[in-house]
Amino acid sequence: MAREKVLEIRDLTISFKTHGGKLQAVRGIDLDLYRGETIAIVGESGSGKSVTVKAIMGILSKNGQIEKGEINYTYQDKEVEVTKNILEFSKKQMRKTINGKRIAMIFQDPMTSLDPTMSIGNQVMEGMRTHYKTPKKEAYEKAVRLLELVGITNPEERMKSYPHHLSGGMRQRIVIAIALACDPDVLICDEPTTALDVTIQAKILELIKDIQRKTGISVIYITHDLGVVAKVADYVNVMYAGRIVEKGTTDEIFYNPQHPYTWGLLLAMPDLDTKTSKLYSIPGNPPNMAKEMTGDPFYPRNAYALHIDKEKEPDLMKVTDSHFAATWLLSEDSPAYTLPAELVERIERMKGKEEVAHGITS
Ligand SMILES: Nc1ncnc2c1ncn2[C@@H]1O[C@H](COP(=O)(O)OP(=O)(O)OP(=O)(O)O)[C@@H](O)[C@H]1O
Repeated sequence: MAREKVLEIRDLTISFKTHGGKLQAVRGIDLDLYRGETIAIVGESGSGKSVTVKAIMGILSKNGQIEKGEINYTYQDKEVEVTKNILEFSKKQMRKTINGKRIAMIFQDPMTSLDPTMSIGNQVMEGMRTHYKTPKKEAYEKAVRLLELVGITNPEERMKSYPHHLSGGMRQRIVIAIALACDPDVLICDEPTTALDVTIQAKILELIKDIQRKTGISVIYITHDLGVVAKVADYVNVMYAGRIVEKGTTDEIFYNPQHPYTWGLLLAMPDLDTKTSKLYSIPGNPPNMAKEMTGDPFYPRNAYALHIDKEKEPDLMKVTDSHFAATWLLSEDSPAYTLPAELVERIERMKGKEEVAHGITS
């Protein structure tokens, strides 16, 4: 079956006005999301993941400015398929047609997205009532079905409960039900499980996958945790200093990573079989994005840096039709190099255990 593109981001470039001058948060990124598929955006804190998805939702803070780029979204408008650059939409248009309705988002901490003074039922029904003027009875019935879908037992009873009656995992399920209430095409999950304990985390990820199988929704995960990525994503985008430095299928990123930054992220992933008890962390810190940069921003932290890295930032270079990495190591003049031995071992172990989930498209 042909894949249908839902979102196409081109050359997205975002800066912020700050007291220290202009901060270049996102520097010309391209992203594609297809119907029913899951992409992950992964990178350390400050790499530009949240700013990117906030631009998609139209909720950038006031000092933020989209300098360039397009976010082309394909959706059904009165039963006609249209593709629109939603960056041209007004705030009002975004609220009315996109945000929370066709593109919904769930955040890290369910408590911040739930209203403590409002019953669960009213919170799940709210979007349907405001966006679609759904009659009360219909909204109620759909809310009960949604609570069932997200695995809440006794949904009719739960409709009357308040957030503080529920555990963290249950609250996150409610947040997911609220996000799904208007039948969105795209669900953006911002570190949806970081605030939860490990067993609940796995259940929530499984729940989102299950909903995806039932509804055909497309999902964007943003996370710093490659463990989450392995479980859920079809495609991975690795971000560093506001750019995508490597992108590929989940198998390509885990089994054949090309960028030294991706190597670092893989090595820093907790793994029960790692011999040393000390967890690896990438040396140094991400650059200050308010400062002018020359060369590759990863250069000072890169044990594999070449002379050219100091002067010139590499573009994404092709590895396969679906796999690209922005590293001079892929250029014709690159000297021979070998991957860190520990990484080679780890990749072999992952292959042996098939730790990487095979996404719904494979
Ligand atoms: N409102 C703002 N004003 C100024 N700078 C901002 C603002 N919001 C984000 N930034 C900056 O933009 C850059 C990218 O931030 P962003 O929040 O997207 O990173 P992130 O990868 O999502 O990190 P985290 O995982 O911590 O959320 C950072 O340097 C951050 O300080």
